[in-house]
Amino acid sequence: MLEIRNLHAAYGKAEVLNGVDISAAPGEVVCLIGRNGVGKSSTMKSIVRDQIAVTGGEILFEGSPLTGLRPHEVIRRGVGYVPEDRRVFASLSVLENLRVPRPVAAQDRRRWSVDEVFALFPQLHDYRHRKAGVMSGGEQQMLSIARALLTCPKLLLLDEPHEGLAPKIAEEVVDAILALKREGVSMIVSEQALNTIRRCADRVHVIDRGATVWAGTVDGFYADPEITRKYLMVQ
Ligand SMILES: Nc1ncnc2c1ncn2[C@@H]1O[C@H](COP(=O)(O)OP(=O)(O)OP(=O)(O)O)[C@@H](O)[C@H]1O
Repeated sequence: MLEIRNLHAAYGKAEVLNGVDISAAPGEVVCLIGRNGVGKSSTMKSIVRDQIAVTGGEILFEGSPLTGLRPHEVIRRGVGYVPEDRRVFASLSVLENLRVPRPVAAQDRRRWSVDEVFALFPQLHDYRHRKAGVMSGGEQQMLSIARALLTCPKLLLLDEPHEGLAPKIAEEVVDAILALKREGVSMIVSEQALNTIRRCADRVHVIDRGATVWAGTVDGFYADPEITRKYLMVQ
């Protein structure tokens, strides 16, 4: 479904990715992990062409390169994106935010209606007339995921979905990820919480200093504590 090979990318002249390799198969949840600042968000931004320039390597989605596409074109191909900063429209209500994505014409994918995303996140239904700007971080996160689902993604990119959330709300986001997994949505999740990885992930890619340094199954990841010590602990 997604194949990234030897990705290089830069903000202006500053190269921040220098050899990222990632693969995700249909239905899989792949977690990207690594310390702060190693390039997880930049990898996701490279996929959707958000702010960053891809300077080398390949990103293939369903066998076709995403080269030269603009962000909305990548999204129309079937890549949903929930950025770290969520980007809800603060002055619009929940319902108005959910009406922003344009209907998708493609027949070959699972479609999501507003009612279905409300079933996944009942709180959003309760707050449907509330302005997004006054909602909590967790509610805004749910809204951002819900809005991305309405683009009917085949692959959903979730960038640190638990960042800054209270533990109980973070659990609800994990539950939502698991519900989406049951629906067959493929996901790449940038994640720091090891217990979330244990609950959700099929495979793990570890990033360090702009490159993939380890990739394997969740079981393989937990079987080798050296990976955590070397690439995740603060040194
Ligand atoms: N808009 C930007 N302009 C210039 N440099 C940036 C920009 N965004 C990120 N960087 C730099 O790129 C590098 C990778 O950052 P990135 O946000 O991808 O890391 P991350 O692994 O997602 O970490 P975090 O968990 O802190 O978000 C860092 O050195 C960061 O300072």
